[in-house]
Amino acid sequence: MTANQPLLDVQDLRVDYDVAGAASWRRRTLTVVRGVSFTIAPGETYGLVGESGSGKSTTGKAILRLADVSGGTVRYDGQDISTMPKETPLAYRRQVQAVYQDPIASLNPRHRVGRAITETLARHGIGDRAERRARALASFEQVGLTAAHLTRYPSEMSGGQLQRVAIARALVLEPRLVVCDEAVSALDLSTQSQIINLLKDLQDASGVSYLFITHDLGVVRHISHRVGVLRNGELVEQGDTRALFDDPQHEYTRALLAASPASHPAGRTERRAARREARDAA
Ligand SMILES: Nc1ncnc2c1ncn2[C@@H]1O[C@H](COP(=O)(O)OP(=O)(O)OP(=O)(O)O)[C@@H](O)[C@H]1O
Repeated sequence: MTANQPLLDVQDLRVDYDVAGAASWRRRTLTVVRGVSFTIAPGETYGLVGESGSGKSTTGKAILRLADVSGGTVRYDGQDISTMPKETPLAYRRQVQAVYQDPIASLNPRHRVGRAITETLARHGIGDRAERRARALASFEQVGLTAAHLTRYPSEMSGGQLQRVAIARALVLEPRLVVCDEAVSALDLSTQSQIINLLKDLQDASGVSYLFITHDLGVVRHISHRVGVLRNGELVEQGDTRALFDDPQHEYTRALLAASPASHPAGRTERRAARREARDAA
């Protein structure tokens, strides 16, 4: 990678889904992301915001190679992810990890949570049993958990603790990019800020980059260096977080900001009116 090369370079991304038409035998193509371009530098957090259905998760999925890139390019470390050689995906998966909203969905309820970490390491052929156990413990300590948590079952942990397990599992592979898709959305406010601070500390320590997908402008404001605003699959505005929040250029961004409790001191009635305005602007 050259000095100024972004870690991730998304250019003119389009993602189409093939969906059933009105008559069930007829398929039609639905374009849910179009013309999306942004970059993420090493050690940077890029926040992707927008209302439900705007295409945030689909953009994340395309980057994770979980949705096909229908048009444009996604380059990771200079390499087009659509034309990677066959053996690359496992290496790519190791470097580009994901943390989702619901950690319990990806944990086996019958397995102790430490096993989720050792199995991830085994899948990537890392270490022997003893080393995997040592790494699992180190990763738990990194996210503020202890050795005692390794032997707990998912049902014995709180939402915040489970999200720490998910973060430990993503980071134990020492990825360079983590796609965080609504990673703090299910947590109460104080746990949210603990997890956000944890993610920031981990970034300071390791230089990992984040694509932080959320509908919550308050969250994105706290964690992102830069922000992009998606509406109906298109990026309507992007820029440095402070500039975007202080001086939004696009009417839709202004309406979104006005509708957000975190950036709007007004009461519930005014916020509801602002949300209506945002919907109308869409
Ligand atoms: N597998 C799929 N097949 C067909 N359409 C899909 C599929 N996944 C998502 N969509 C549609 O694509 C659009 C964008 O969805 P996406 O999940 O990316 O939005 P989002 O901004 O992440 O919303 P949310 O916050 O509600 O998850 C929506 O209209 C959705 O219904």
